[in-house]
Amino acid sequence: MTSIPSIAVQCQSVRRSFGSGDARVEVLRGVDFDALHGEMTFLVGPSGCGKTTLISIIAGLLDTSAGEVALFGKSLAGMSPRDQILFRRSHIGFVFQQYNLLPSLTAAENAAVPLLAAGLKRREAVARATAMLERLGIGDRASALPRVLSGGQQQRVALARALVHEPRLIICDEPTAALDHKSGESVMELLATAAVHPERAVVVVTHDNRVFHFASRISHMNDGIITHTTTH
Ligand SMILES: Nc1ncnc2c1ncn2[C@@H]1O[C@H](COP(=O)(O)OP(=O)(O)OP(=O)(O)O)[C@@H](O)[C@H]1O
Repeated sequence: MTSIPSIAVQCQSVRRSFGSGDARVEVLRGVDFDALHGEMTFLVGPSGCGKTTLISIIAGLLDTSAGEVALFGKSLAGMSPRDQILFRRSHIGFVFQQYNLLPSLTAAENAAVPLLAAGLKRREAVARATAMLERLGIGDRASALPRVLSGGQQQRVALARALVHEPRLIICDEPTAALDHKSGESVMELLATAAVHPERAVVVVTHDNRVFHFASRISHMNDGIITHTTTH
C-alpha cells in the first residue's frame, strides 16, 4: 500500500506579476505555503495582498512567474495543459463566495456536475449527488431550484458539488462572506466534519475572523508573502 504524503500543497518561492514595463505589478513576491492532508488551512490577509492569485495558482488556473507548486508531491509545471485540466477536474473541489450554482438545474443536478463532467451516466451522477446532499442535511431539497433555497442551503449544495467526486483538495474562496453568522457557522461546521479527511487537504481563504476557530493552521499573508503561520 502506498502511503499518503502529509504535505498536500507545497508552494516554494512562488512569484507572480501582472503587466509589463512601468505597469508591471508584482503580486506574489516569493510565497512559501504548505497545506497538509487531514487539515483545514486558512489563508488570511488584507484585501489585495494576493490570496486569490495564490489559490488560482494552486488550482492551476494561473501560471507562476517563478517558483514551484506541487500537489500531492506532483509538480504542476511538469504536466501538459490537458493533463492539468484532467488532474484539476478529478482532484480539486471548489467552493466560492457566491455559490455559482446553475439556476436552471436542481440542487441534485448542480451537485452532480463534477460527476457528469467526468463522464458518469446522469442517473448515477444524480443519485450520488443526492446521497451527498443527504449527508450535508439537505436531501429533502434535492429537486429544488437554487432560487428557492436560502443562502446557507445554496452553499451546502455548492459544498456537495465540491465533495461529490471525492477530490483530494478542496479550495474555498470566502465561503461564508455572503452568509449571516449563524449560516456561516453551520457551513463551516459541515466543512470541518464532511470535507476534512486524512487523505484530503482543505484550503480556505477568508476575511471572516468569526470562523477562524475552525482552522487547523492559519497562514497570514501580507503584500505578496506569507508573513507567519500559526497552528491551532
Ligand atoms: N489579472 C490581473 N491583472 C493585473 N492585476 C491583477 C490581476 N489579478 C490580480 N491583480 C492585482 O493583484 C493584487 C492582488 O489581488 P488578489 O485578488 O490576489 O488579492 P486578494 O488578497 O485576494 O484580495 P481580496 O481579499 O480583495 O479578494 C491586486 O492589487 C489586484 O489588483
